[in-house]
Amino acid sequence: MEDLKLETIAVERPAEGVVVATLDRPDRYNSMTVTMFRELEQLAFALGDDDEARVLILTGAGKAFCAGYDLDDADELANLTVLGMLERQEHAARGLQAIRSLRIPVIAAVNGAAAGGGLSLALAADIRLAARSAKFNAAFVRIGLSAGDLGASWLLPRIIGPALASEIAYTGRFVFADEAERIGLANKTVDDDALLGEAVAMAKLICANSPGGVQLSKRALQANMEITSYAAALELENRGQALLTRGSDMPEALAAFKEKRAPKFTGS
Ligand SMILES: CCCCCCCCCCCCC[C@H](O)CC(=O)SCCNC(=O)CCNC(=O)[C@H](O)C(C)(C)COP(=O)(O)OP(=O)(O)OC[C@H]1O[C@@H](n2cnc3c(N)ncnc32)[C@H](O)[C@@H]1OP(=O)(O)O
Repeated sequence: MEDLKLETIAVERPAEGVVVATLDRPDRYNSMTVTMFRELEQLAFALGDDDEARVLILTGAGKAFCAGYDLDDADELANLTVLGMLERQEHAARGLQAIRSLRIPVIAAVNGAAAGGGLSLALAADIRLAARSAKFNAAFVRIGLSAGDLGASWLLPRIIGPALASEIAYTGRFVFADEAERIGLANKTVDDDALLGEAVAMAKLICANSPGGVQLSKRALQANMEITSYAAALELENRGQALLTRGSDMPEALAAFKEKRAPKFTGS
């Protein structure tokens, strides 16, 4: 990760196993550009190769989390053919998919406005913590686009239910932090100045557990949102558990329990 040089995302490691990626275009409310989409993929590839990375925290610099597509770039889209536009959408979607499919848990520390593609990015995280000043907005319909954008139409109804997802997608209204917590769009709402600390504290709790156990739990929870049958879900779970019992972390956890000490997990 050390040689990862990104233009639109700042990467820090505040604690063992914890990586914080901060969208770093505060003057444009961290709005998304072709470069940012590419760098989300680069970040994901680097994390995939880094066994020391156990949790990713995604947040924004300045007042916003992410304001979605950079509307100042919209003019250049007019010159694209339909296939050229499709390529741009697919390129952007690959960036979001790279983050969502990370084997390690992703916590979105939503520090302000998460609008349009910024909402899609927050939804791609496994956990969302919201600052009191956070506001979520499916801005799409206000600028002539659909909420079928960067995974939002698949994730939103699965997170908050189809009726609320429909209301938020069709009205384009804001969901402020308190409502976000009440409807499950945010796991928890905290004071703005406590947000990153809360995210790092949760990340440390996760890092104290077996990395294999956490990562296969994520794989099962995400896969089972797509698997339609209980039997298929059990099959996937059984394979994960069988795999983990062959590793060294489970015997280490059992020994630590008997010896009344903290386990030392290696992820092997
Ligand atoms: C027309 C777009 C077509 C895109 C087609 C597809 C492109 C192909 C590839 C990309 C695929 C990704 C597609 C993406 O997911 C689609 C979207 O994201 S669509 C939604 C785009 N975003 C928005 O519509 C949100 C617009 N912004 C707002 O609603 C508000 O600014 C806010 C984010 C809710 C914050 O509100 P406030 O707190 O009141 O702040 P201000 O409004 O005063 O803004 C402050 C400051 O930030 C600048 N800014 C805000 N949003 C953007 C933005 N999206 N792009 C660029 N700049 C933005 C704003 O201009 C202010 O700057 P200042 O005027 O102070 O210099």
